[in-house]
Amino acid sequence: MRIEIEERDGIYKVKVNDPLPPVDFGFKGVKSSKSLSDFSLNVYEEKDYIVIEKPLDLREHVFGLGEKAVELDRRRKRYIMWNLDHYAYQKFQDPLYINIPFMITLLHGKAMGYFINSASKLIFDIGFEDYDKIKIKVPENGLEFYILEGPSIEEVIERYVEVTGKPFLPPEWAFGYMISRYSYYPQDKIVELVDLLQKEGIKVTGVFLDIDYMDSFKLFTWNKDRFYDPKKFIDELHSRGVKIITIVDHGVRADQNYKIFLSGLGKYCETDKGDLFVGKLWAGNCVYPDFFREETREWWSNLIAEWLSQGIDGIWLDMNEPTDFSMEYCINDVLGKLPINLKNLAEYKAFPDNVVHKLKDKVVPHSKVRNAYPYYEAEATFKGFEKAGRKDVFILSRSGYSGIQKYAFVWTGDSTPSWDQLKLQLQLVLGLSISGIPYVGIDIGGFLGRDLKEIDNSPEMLLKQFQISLFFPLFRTHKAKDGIDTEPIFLPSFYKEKIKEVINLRYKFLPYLYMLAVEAHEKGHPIVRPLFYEFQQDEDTYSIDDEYIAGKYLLYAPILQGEKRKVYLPIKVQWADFWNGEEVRGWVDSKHELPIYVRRGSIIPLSDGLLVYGDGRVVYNGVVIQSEGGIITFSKPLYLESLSLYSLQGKVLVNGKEANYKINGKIVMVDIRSEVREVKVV
Ligand SMILES: OC[C@H]1O[C@H](O[C@H]2[C@H](O)[C@@H](O)[C@@H](O[C@H]3[C@H](O)[C@@H](O)[C@@H](O)O[C@@H]3CO)O[C@@H]2CO)[C@H](O)[C@@H](O)[C@@H]1O
Repeated sequence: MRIEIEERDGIYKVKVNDPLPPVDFGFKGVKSSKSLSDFSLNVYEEKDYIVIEKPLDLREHVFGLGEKAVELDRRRKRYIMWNLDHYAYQKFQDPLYINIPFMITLLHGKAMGYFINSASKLIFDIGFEDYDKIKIKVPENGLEFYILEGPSIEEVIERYVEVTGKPFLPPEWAFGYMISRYSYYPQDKIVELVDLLQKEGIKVTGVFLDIDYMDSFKLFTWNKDRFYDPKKFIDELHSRGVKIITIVDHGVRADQNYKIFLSGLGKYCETDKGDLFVGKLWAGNCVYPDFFREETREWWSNLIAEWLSQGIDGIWLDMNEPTDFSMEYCINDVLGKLPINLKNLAEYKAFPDNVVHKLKDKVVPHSKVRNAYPYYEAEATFKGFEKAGRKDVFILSRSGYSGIQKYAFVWTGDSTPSWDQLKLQLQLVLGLSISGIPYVGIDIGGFLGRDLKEIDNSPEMLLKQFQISLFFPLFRTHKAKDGIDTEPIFLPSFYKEKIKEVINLRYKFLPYLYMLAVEAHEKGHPIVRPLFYEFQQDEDTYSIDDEYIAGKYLLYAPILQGEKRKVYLPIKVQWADFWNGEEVRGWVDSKHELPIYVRRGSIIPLSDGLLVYGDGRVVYNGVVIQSEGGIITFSKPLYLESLSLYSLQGKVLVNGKEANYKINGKIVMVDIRSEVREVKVV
């Protein structure tokens, strides 16, 4: 076995034998004098695997790996990295849609990262088979992996995105309240629905169109009965300030009369015999673009650009694990004749073993690169936006691989609205965030309709789902055909008002969320963070995964059941209750149904000025902050790390002296780190 190590700024790239990485991230370093033993790593070959082994200390914690339906601390389990369409997944089921081969270890407050650039069916065994070992089994002969120094979790993530790419910067509207359903139609009813919501004072920034907008599920077509005049429809929504996002799956209907199918011939996935692989998806017999090939991505990006040119604003990439229904259909044929009901056939929705791809002119089996399919699909889609001359890019992807953060938002797939899953949804979102994907969300409402017994489609459950999502980067309702309507106007007035309150609060914080998106884009930092991300010296935070911090400054502890809860506020810093300004820290009882706490030393941009408990007047740590005509005054000097202002232009003077600040869109970020008496914008 041959091992070479290159390094650059705390990043070590290890090459084992002759790897063909699924994605060439282009990282270059200089030859390193370090050896694997310097990192306590042992790499060896075992049957069909290369194994990376490292000791697991009793006090060591492990985070990351993407979408895993367990606690955030990944210890004592074994994980399979294999993107699957796991409809109606439950806690502990593995794998799900997004597997990210990047883990962060934390021992005695010091973090290290490991990124294995392999899109095959890896196994991460975290102290399960061997109590005191982490074993990563890679079913390949050659391998590229990275060791990422900390010592903070934040620095590990910064190094991870240094390798795999910084997140893109989405438009502001992507953080608003967006609505979706499988499926909204016809076009006039959608406009009517938006009007009903907006008449009630509920602002919607986007509408998603699910597969029924298409003609016989053929990509890039309209069903003319349902959308008799797409241009009129697009114009009507745009005139209401609402964007349109259409679903685009990867299955192209195999049909001699369908020009897009014909235009893609030679660019689709093939079998190892060189035949076109024809599978099954919504449109019946389908072929799938081989996104690993550059010419396929080029072709796809042109299709996307042309589709966008009608005025479409966003693309929703679904089924891109990639999923194919042919094996499931065969199995269902057999099982349908038996008196048993096997609910989960996720495994059989993958491509069959004989599918191959062309990667850098080499023919590679699907199984060796599967997980990177959504990455390349998203890359090509992103390029379509660029070709269409779009500055605002919005892509939502169900699946992903390392690097997906450069192109897309992701969400947690077909979830179940059940009491068990509320916490799970939080864990999934935080798990993805800490795996380098800042733009994450859930189907608010839970996707599933009425076909499972654990489902609770009550307004109370819907409200809880809205509440947990308050600061999630993606804030979108979505529902299966047979579920309740999730738009609050259809609820009893008590719930309608409660949900309106959450939506309005979301808009109030939107400038702050956008500021965090800028931070994500510039540095790779997650938007919503587990507590231990910010307080990694505080071991009490390691197992808390029902609270989160949005950015550095807002701690949120959604109430998952009932009306009250205990909240942990890391004791190293001072917190103020957002609702009453009361100073709190440590374990406290929640006092409001949306328990939000603000960290000392912060002022947060809100839609109506800066962080406000009242209008233009902030009471913070007993200091009254007034904001009027571009002058912010403090009744007593107050220590501030930074100050974020919204929609202001001009020079910023802090205590009379020009301050360091950055303007990004509407946000002015002022670096302060001192006691402040007055801030003036001149
Ligand atoms: O575009 C429509 C929705 O597509 C996604 O959800 C679908 C999921 O990906 C499929 O696997 C499928 O699930 C069926 C399952 O395979 C089968 O064994 C049986 O249990 O019936 C299931 C339901 O038909 O259907 C899902 C849609 O119902 C996507 O995740 C959704 O967001 C889209 O709305």
